[in-house]
Amino acid sequence: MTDRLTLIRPDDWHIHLRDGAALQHTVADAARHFARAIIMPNLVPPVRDGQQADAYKARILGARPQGNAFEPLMVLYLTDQTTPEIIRQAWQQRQAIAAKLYPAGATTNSDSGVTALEKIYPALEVMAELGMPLLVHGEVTHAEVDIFDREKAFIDQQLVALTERFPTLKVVFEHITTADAVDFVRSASGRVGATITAHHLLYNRNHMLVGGIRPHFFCLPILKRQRHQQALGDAVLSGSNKFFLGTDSAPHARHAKEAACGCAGCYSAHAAIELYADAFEELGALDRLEGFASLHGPDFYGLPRNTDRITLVREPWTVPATLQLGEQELVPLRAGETIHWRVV
Ligand SMILES: NC(=O)N[C@@H](CC(=O)O)C(=O)O
Ligand SMILES: [Zn+2]
Ligand SMILES: [Zn+2]
Repeated sequence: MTDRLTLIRPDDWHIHLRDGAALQHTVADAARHFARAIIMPNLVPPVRDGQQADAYKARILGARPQGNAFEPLMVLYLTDQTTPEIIRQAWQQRQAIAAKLYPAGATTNSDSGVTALEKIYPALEVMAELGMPLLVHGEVTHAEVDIFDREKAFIDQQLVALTERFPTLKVVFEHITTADAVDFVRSASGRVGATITAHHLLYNRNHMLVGGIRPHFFCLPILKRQRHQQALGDAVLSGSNKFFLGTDSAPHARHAKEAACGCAGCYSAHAAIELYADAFEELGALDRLEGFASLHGPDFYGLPRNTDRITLVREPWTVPATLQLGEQELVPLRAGETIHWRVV
């Protein structure tokens, strides 16, 4: 049994840091072991252009612990009004390295999202030309589509056509949750990759719904049945470089989740790489962790791999029941329970 694991320092290719007082906590957690992170732009109002991305980046850097070299990688939020000029300028000024598609109404803070893909075709044209990746929250929003089927419906109704129409566009299918998404990514071109969260590897919908409803497991895309969880496990076990680490750590205050209408999002930044180590160990895939966490992401984005390393040891510890989120508190993933790995 391996008790010690050394990896090239990992990056998080999908995280929500929020803004304001929350940053002191979310940035410290993200910066603890990750060298870089893709910062999701779904603030209210969202990060829509290079200038707003710059300003947000400065606030994140202002919250970065002394002596830490964590690098936030900024992303534009696509709306029906995003012009090719906005894209080109943010890319050329190095204010953003990707742009995010939220179908309007699909998830937390997506009200300003895209109402029909055709509206952003001119922006996508330019992104394909520049080599700027499109990051996708891949769920349809039609009321008649069952919430458990929304990812598959997005593939069938939108993503297949999108990748055919823009064959040179780099696409990251974010936080995939189904066997259908794994199959799609596997059979797509090398320009299509996907992030997988720790919670979708560790849990399925039974964890959320059997024996009582557990709001801290509620996120979007929603946890699926075990068969799909296993397909995600198979994807990482395969070692394919199309799959890489994106926590989708998405903090919401405790009162906003433990409510009659609770928010979607799981907080995992307090122990992200440790949770992945637990997940990979359960899969018998610890030897695949470094590729997934530290190599495939930078390779996909065309960024240099990190050069320093982190070491994890098998040393069980208990996650606190609550953590601070600015002035509020949140309940992190695995609260009050054991994680088996620790970073030394
Ligand atoms: N994943 C979630 O359930 N929530 C995210 C939004 C997102 O990534 O879809 C959030 O911002 O809270
Ligand atoms: Zn999302
Ligand atoms: Zn997210």
